[in-house]
Amino acid sequence: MEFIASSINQRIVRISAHLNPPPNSQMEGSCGLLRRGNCRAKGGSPGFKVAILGAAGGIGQPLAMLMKMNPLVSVLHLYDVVNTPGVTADISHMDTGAVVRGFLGKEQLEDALTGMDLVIIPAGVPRKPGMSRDDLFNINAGIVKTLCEGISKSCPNAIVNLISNPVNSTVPIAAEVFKKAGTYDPKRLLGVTMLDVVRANTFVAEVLGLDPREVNVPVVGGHAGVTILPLLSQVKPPCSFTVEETEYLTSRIQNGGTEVVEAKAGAGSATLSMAYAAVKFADACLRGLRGDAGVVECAFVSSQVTELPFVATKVRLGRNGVEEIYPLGPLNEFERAGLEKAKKELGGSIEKGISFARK
Ligand SMILES: NC(=O)C1=CN([C@@H]2O[C@H](COP(=O)(O)OP(=O)(O)OC[C@H]3O[C@@H](n4cnc5c(N)ncnc54)[C@H](O)[C@@H]3O)[C@@H](O)[C@H]2O)C=CC1
Ligand SMILES: O=C([O-])CC(=O)C(=O)O
Repeated sequence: MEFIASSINQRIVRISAHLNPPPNSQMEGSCGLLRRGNCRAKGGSPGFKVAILGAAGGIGQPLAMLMKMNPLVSVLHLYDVVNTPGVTADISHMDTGAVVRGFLGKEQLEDALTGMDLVIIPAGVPRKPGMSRDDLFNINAGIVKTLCEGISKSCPNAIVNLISNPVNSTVPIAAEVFKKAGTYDPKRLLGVTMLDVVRANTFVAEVLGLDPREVNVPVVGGHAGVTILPLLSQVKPPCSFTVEETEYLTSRIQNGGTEVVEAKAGAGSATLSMAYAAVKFADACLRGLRGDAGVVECAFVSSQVTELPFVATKVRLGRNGVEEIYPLGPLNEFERAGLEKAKKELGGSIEKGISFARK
């Protein structure tokens, strides 16, 4: 009788702990809260520790779900300023290897970050119709700054995947924060431009009548409007496009984000395709960390490929993050003109981020 009563008691404690975590305590999914009761061993598999900052948001939630499914992840920390108890309880019921823990509010940021190998940041406000990504600067710059200060303090060696817009400015902000803290390693800071590649692969495959999984389009420059520069002359498998196709594809890829913002009509920007792209990119970073050879993706990184301090290009990912940065390769006339336009806008956005962080 006693055993049954105490077991029921523990279950009640467990459920109320999920719904109502005591202040300053982290929520733990999988086995964590059961350890005192009827769980024999802590779950989890060998692998990497990953934190998502902004995990309760439109990108954060599907990203958390997909990362929980990634066999390279052993521990998944979900941090946000709202709603992480619910998201953590929900995701933690998935019968995959990663142990999930939730963290709520700034006072739990340090615990969320300690020991992490990879930190993915989709925290911040999204666009509404009529806005540019740069219109998000005033709110998102401060959010990114605070989160990066936390990273400097608690996991200075982690790889950082920065999703929050405007990426062309938030990555320079992050770099300045890390420099100020003395923890900056340009190999470990990557702006996520994978969605541009994902879109480019999809739209090019549509035009060519191919399976998008067989298509690879390098997209360089940055992540906003004309700074997004698809290199259609370097598509794999090798192919050619008419002038009309080139103009249509370039414009659709550059405006892919706006296409979604307008279709969502005020309810936000790309979240599901972004979560997919973020996981594709995070998985590449983790495979690099594991030591896999030949992991090459496009990302917005500190670079000497152009005269600008940051640019998106193909990079090889390895045990230290960005191991090699590839040159842009041969560009045709259309792409050369596009690059000049891209650099003009990109330079201003980078400068804006740097000045904000140095203030
Ligand atoms: N790099 C890229 O290709 C893309 C970037 N984005 C950007 O990603 C960001 C997030 O977009 P959504 O998830 O749709 O927005 P959302 O508003 O649905 O979610 C953002 C989450 O961030 C959280 N947050 C706000 N301040 C925070 C803080 N200080 N610390 C931790 N979390 C905080 C919010 O509580 C919310 O849960 C936006 O800036 C958006 O523009 C969106 C799509 C593609
Ligand atoms: O367009 C936006 O605001 C979100 C974004 O960066 C994208 O979908 O590429």
